[in-house]
This record gives sequence, C-alpha cells and structure tokens, in this order.
Amino acid sequence: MDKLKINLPKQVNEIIKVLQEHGYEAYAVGGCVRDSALGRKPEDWDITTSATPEETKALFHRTFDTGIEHGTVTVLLDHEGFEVTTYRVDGDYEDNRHPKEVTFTRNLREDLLRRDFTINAMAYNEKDGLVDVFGGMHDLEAGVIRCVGNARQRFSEDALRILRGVRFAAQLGFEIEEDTRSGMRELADTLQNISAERIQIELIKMLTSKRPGLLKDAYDLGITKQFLPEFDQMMETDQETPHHMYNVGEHTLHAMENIRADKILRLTMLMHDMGKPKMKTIDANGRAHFKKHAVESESIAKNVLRRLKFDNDTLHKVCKLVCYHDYRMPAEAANVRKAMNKIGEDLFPYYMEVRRADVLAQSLYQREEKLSNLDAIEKLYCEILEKKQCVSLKDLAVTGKDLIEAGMKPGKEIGDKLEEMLGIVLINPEKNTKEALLKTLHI
Ligand SMILES: Nc1ccn([C@@H]2O[C@H](COP(=O)(O)OP(=O)(O)OP(=O)(O)O)[C@@H](O)[C@H]2O)c(=O)n1
Repeated sequence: MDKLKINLPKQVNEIIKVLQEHGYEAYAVGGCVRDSALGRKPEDWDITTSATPEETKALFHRTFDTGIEHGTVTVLLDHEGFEVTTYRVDGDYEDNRHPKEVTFTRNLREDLLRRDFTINAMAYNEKDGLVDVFGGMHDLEAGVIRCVGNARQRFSEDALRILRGVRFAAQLGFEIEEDTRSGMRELADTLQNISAERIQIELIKMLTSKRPGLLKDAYDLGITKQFLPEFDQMMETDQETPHHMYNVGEHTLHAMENIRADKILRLTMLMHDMGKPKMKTIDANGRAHFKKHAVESESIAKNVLRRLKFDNDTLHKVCKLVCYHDYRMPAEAANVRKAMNKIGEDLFPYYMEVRRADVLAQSLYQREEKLSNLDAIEKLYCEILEKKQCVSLKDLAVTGKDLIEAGMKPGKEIGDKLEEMLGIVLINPEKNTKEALLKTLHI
C-alpha cells in the first residue's frame, strides 16, 4: 500500500524540491493523488506546503496570488501554473468571492484532517512516498466514500461536501459509508447556504458521470430538495399510462442513463418531463395524461437553469431540446426537413438522441413502432445531409437582394416571402433554384 509510486510531473517535483531545500515540507495532495492511485490521469496537480504564501512567493521568480486569503499562490513554471497552498486548519473551501477567516498550520496531518473525504486526504512526494493517515488507500480499494474524522464537522465546514460525496460516488462507482450518509441526511438543508455557481459545478460533474442515476440517492438523502425541488416533485408523480412503467422521476433517471455523458443531453433528460407534475390529469378510465407538458417543462427548465446560473448557450440549447423532446412525426422526408428547420440543424442530431433515450426509458408498449419510426427518421436525416438539401433560409437559392431586383419593395414583405419560399422548398427540395422560386412571385 505505502509503496505507491506516482510519476509527478517534472514541474511539480521541482516546486516540491525547491520548497524542501529551503526547509519547508511540500506534497502533491488531494484529487491528483487519488486519481493517480486509481490509475487515472489527474486533471490538475495541487501542492500543499508548510511554507506561508509569502515564504512561497519569495522562492519562485514568477508567481501570482490566486486566493491569497485561502493561502493559495500560483507558481508559474514552463508557462504552466501550479497551485501551492499553505497547510490549513479550517476546511474552508468556499469560492474566493466569499472568503472566511483562514487559519494556517505547519502540520500536514492537521491539513489532511480538514479535507472532505479520506480518498481526497492523501499526500505524496518522492522523499516520503504516500502519506495516508486516514485510510484513504483502504477506502479507495474498498470503493468507499467516507468523511475524514467527524462527518458532521466536515459538512459544517463546507456544506457543498454533501453534494460532492454523492458526485464522487457517481463518478467512481463507490458506496457512501453509513455514518457519512447519515451526516449528509442530517445536514442536507445547509446546502441552502451554498452559492448556485458551486452547486452547478458539482451537479454537472455528477450528471455527466457514469452513474447519473445516483441522483436518486441524493433525493433519498434530502439533497435534491435543497436546490432542485422540481426533481422531488417528479419523484412523487405517478404515471398511470401504458407508455410508462415508472413514476416521472424514475423514468427521468433511466432516460439520463440511456444517453451519452454530454452536459447538454444529460441536462435535457433531467428536465424534459419537469412539466408533468403540473400538467397531469386523470381521465374517467383512471388513465393519466400530460398534455402540453413539454412547453411547461421548457418554462421550468428556463427557471432552473437561470437559478443555477447556467450560461445562455446551455440555456438556449437545453430549453429547445426540452420543448421538442416529444415532437413526433411520420417518417417522411418533408417532415424531417421541417423538423430540422424548427429545431435547428445543429440541434437535430441531439433531438434524435433525446427521443431515443426517452423511448428506451418507457414501457415496452409500442416500443418497437416508436424505435423503427426513429430509425427511419435518422435514415432520412442522413439522406437530406448527403443531398445537401436546403432546410433553412441560409441555403435558399434566392436572397432578399434577388427579390428587390425582381421588383419587390424593401420591407417586411421580403422576409415573409423568403419564409414562404422556404416552406415550398422544405416540401419540394428540387424547387430550390432561383428560377423556380422567382416564378412563384408572379403567380
Ligand atoms: N469542499 C471541498 C473541496 C475540496 N477539498 C479538498 O481539496 C482537494 C481539491 O479539490 P477539487 O479540486 O475541488 O476537487 P478534486 O478532489 O481535485 O476532484 P475533481 O478534480 O474531480 O473536482 C480535494 O481533493 C480535497 O482534498 C475539500 O476538502 N473540500
């Protein structure tokens, strides 16, 4: 266990050695040690040291203050930046905009004790090898997420850790240890104090992990209620229809697991049915209906994405896909061209993935028909691309300028006419020539 050998990047080694030569301790720490032990390539390398930020800055030519109030200095070597943080005893991992008072220490063990989970509380350098005082390697091997020391204390230091715990379980396929779980449950409501930006980062990491279905665990622990009560409502809405075998929330979890790990796709599946709880009606036969739920889901998705401070590009794409997730059509080329126009050429392939994942998370009722309809639509879509057929104004054979030259007055009518011509071309692609389209002007 303690023979773990990590190939530290040469700059990390150099920073550690310079600090050591000047009488300080220094180690690679946290996620990079965890990922190396798992045989994964770390995303970034963090260094922890007994030197204060001022002492670190005095030893390197090029540094800048990344989060000096948190004790973090970035050292630049070979045009790359490496974060070097002074040992700390407070577990304050808040974003830099809301710094709390931070206490530094010269003791590595105390620093590790304040980290979130045992698997994230290991340090490494070439001189001492692995420093693993809280059984991180044991938990990595056993596949366990366990808080370092007292779980309630760790979560009180930073409530985001409650969500991080589920995120790591989802990413690594690990189980959450019992006491850590009960700490999460007890303190779940303190997640309310965490900024939307920090929640968003963890949520995306979790949704794009190999087990997005673990959101169910977050629901069971009272976690989703704190920042995504819309998901709880779905978990509490049954679907009494032959098309479904799960309630709305469970269907959502399956739909997420049936689609590839892409941020836009997973967010779309998470929110595609959020309008169902509100739109549910039951007919005289006891059968549930969810008319117009897609439009309602779109409006809820917009609110949720704004609340969680997502960027406009993500908001636009996800809302569009949510709005069209239930858009069905007979598999005929003209319908597919019209749908490509409505949904957008860039989003249409996503739309097909969304439809398929949705169907696969439904009951077997009419599944074969639904899937063969999607197969046929996909085939038509490929043919349309191959033949480079026009599905939007940018590929129309005439422009506004052509219409003016043909005698039309500049103004709104030009736009209307172009749309009308596009309508013709979507039905009959062979009419996409200047000659054929200008002829329609004189009818
Ligand atoms: N709320 C937090 C955030 C971070 N950490 C500590 O800081 C390290 C680095 O945090 P971060 O970069 O956020 O996460 P990683 O563990 O590196 O994981 P990932 O790269 O997957 O986000 C963690 O390993 C952990 O030791 C912590 O104790 N509590």
